[in-house]
Amino acid sequence: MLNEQLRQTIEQMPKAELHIHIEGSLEPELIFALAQRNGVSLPYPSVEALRQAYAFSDLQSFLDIYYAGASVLLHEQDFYDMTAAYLARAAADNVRHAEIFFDPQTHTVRGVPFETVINGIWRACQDAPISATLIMCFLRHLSEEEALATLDEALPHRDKFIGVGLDSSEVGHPPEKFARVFERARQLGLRLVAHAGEEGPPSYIESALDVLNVERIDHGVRCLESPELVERLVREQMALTVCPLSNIKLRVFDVMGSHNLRTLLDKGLVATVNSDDPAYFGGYMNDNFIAAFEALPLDASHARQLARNSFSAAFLDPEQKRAFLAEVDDFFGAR
Ligand SMILES: Nc1ncnc2[nH]cnc12
Ligand SMILES: [Zn+2]
Repeated sequence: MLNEQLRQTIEQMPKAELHIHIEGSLEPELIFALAQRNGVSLPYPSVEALRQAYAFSDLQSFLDIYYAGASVLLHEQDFYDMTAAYLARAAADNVRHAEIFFDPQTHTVRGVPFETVINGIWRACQDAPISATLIMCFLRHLSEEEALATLDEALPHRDKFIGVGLDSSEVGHPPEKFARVFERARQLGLRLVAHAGEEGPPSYIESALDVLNVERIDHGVRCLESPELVERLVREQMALTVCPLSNIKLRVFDVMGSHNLRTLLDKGLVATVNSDDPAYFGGYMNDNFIAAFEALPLDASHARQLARNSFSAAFLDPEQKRAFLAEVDDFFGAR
């Protein structure tokens, strides 16, 4: 069990969340409320029955249910309400800054206009109690042409998002498939990230770096299978946005006790802790920290490192970054 002092430290320390899919924050209660508000029928009789379906065997089994859950989102206010709920929950966990993924293609393929999606999410970020920015993800099971068309559609809203990412089914959809769209995004001055090494091999992490020129790796936990890659990630201080509860729920690791978070830190990798899809995986930021710290040999020095890493790896301007890092150091210095 986690001692009370360490639990409080984790809960109260300032932190940034860098890997959260906003559609993955949609709680079953809100799915049902939105279904009712929008006259959408769901294939589950109750909130409890839906929650019971959250037993996943791998990434794809999760994605099937995650895309089904998102089908209740139709109007700008729905996207606003979902995002506002996440931001309030994150603030309660002392998240000071969040870089939020959204998946426009999940909605545009259903006929929801791009602007409905981004305006709702963005407006909630403007009204948020914390700092929040947006990263638009391309669905890697769709084609690069569709990703390019999505980037074109996003251009009138260029001021509302800071970067692009790559998510959905990893294996069989390597980073190379999206070389042109990431090059285009880079030329537009967007920040670049991609999911790699969650279920896919270390070579996907290498091509995310070499072909897509990403600045952070989402997940990346399979990097330990390649000592050369680890050496490179350490040398380049390339951040990994690790999601402990997600990795257990999607069976990347059998149990939290065998998660490699401590090893990543010991090797000098810039690991961070994040929630990924908190409504589906059993917890928000502090739940992720607590689950990892309960199961692994991690102490207050690791908590401090993880809090610092979260701000070091954030896409903040240097002044904001310095201020957040000073806040972390003050918090730990006073303890
Ligand atoms: N963990 C994850 N991996 C890939 N795509 C996702 N979309 C939402 N969560 C995801
Ligand atoms: Zn993710």
